[in-house]
Amino acid sequence: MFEIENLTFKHILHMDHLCIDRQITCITGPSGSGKTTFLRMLNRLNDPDDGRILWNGNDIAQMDATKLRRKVVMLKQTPVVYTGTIEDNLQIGLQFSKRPLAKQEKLKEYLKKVQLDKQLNDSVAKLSGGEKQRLCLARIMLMDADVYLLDEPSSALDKETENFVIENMVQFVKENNKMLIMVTHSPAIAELYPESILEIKDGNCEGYAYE
Ligand SMILES: Nc1ncnc2c1ncn2[C@@H]1O[C@H](COP(=O)(O)OP(=O)(O)OP(=O)(O)O)[C@@H](O)[C@H]1O
Repeated sequence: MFEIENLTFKHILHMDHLCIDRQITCITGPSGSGKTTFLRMLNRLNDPDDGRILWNGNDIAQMDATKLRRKVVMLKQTPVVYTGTIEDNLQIGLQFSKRPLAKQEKLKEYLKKVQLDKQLNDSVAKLSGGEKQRLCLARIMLMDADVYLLDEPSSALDKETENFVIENMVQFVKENNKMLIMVTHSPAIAELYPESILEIKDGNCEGYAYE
C-alpha cells in the first residue's frame, strides 16, 4: 500500500492525501496531467519537493533507492532493449536485481505469458516495437518484485494482444500476491478493471473512481 501525504513536485503534482491500496490500479487522465511523473515518484526516480510517500508504512525517502527499485520495479514508456539475444535481455533484469539466473524452461514460460513467439537465442535486433514492449514485460515479471509500475505497457500492441498480455500480467500479480500500478490510455483496459481506476487531473487525484 502507498500513502501520499501533502505531495508537491515542481508545478506538476500537488496531492493532499491519496491511498493506493488495491492490488490492481489503473492510472488514467489527460495528456500532461502528471501520470508518468507520479509513477516515477513511487520508486524514487523523482523525489517530492514537499510531502511524503509511505510504502507499507515506511517513508520511501528514508529507504535506499536501489534496494527500493528492486522491490518496486518500473517499466518505462519506451522499453530499453540491450544488444544480444532474447535470453540475454530476460536474464539482465535478474542480474541487475542481483538474483540468480533463470532456467531456460522458465524463460520460455514467461515468453508465453507475453505471447512472444521467439527462440531464446534469437537476436533482438529485428524485434518490432510491440515485441520489444512484451520482452521487457517478461523481463520485469521474472524479477519477482513486490510492486510493478507500468507506464503505458500496451501502447504498441494491437487490441487482441493487449488483452492477452494485460490479462496475463494481472493473473500473475494476483497469483503471486503482488501489486500492479499501470498508467494506461487504453479505454479497453480501463473498462476491464473499472474498480481500479485512479484519475489524475492537473497533477491531483481524488481517489479511486469507485470507492
Ligand atoms: N522533470 C520535469 N521537469 C519539468 N517539467 C516536467 C518534468 N517532467 C515532466 N514535466 C512536465 O510535466 C507535465 C506532466 O508530464 P507527465 O509526463 O507526467 O504527464 P502524463 O500525464 O504522463 O502525460 P502523457 O499522457 O502525455 O504521457 C508535462 O507538462 C511535462 O512536460
